[in-house]
Amino acid sequence: MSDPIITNPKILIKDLNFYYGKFHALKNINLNIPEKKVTAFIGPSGCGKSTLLRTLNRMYELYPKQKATGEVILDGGNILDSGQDLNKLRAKVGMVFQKPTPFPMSIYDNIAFGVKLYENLRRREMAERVEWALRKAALWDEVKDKLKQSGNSLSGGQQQRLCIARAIAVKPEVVLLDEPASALDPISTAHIEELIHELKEDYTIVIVTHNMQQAARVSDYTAYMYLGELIEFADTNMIFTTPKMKATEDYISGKFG
Ligand SMILES: Nc1ncnc2c1ncn2[C@@H]1O[C@H](COP(=O)(O)OP(=O)(O)OP(=O)(O)O)[C@@H](O)[C@H]1O
Repeated sequence: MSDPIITNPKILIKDLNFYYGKFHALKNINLNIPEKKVTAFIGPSGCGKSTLLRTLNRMYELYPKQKATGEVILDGGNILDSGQDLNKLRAKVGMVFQKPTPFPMSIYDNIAFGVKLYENLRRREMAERVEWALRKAALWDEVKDKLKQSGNSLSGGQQQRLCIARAIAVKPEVVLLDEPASALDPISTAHIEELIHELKEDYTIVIVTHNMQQAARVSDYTAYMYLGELIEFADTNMIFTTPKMKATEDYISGKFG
């Protein structure tokens, strides 16, 4: 595995193994995620991309019989430690899923709901936070006159931007995106990609994508995975032009996968 020199890692993954019951889904993963960059996880279906992403905010805890060993160090602490405060962790490491999942409430409340879990803001401060998050997610102009309408009344692409706004409203440091554009049309996809580009000024972003062109367009670093192993991790340009591993080359050239 080639390993680019990451001088400013935000997350250090050391000897990470993950099990679904007896199934060994991640095998000895070592990887440093750079701060305020976009890192993409690519690889064929079932290789462990989403599993790896979900270890970064312990989303797997929602399912029984799942176990991670090793270390995932964020700001000096191992997030896999049993004493970890999961609410705090998820405020720091936000997540957006493949399918837009607005809460069944107004656009405004979709954003305010998460913020209220962590902060006690006055009404005006909350209104400012909601506007800030919607502007960051490039959605404000489209929804500013209908904040009381249901989040479900928006188009799929708008709903996904609402979910991104909801994730960033709590001011996380890391944003995990699990195939955020795969359910969207090309124009909405382009919007999300532009947004990812802007968000990396402030956030560390990790994205799982099936779409290699998308990985090439949006990411700075790319990790290629296969059967639970990290095969190669490098600068995105290198992965797509001069991969070191034959397996990576076969995958990105479409010979396999
Ligand atoms: N809840 C689960 N219980 C048991 N096995 C699981 C579970 N979720 C995933 N797996 C298995 O773990 C492996 C990795 O799955 P994962 O979803 O991380 O892959 P992926 O690379 O994200 O795939 P895809 O691109 O198809 O979403 C697969 O073999 C999958 O079948």
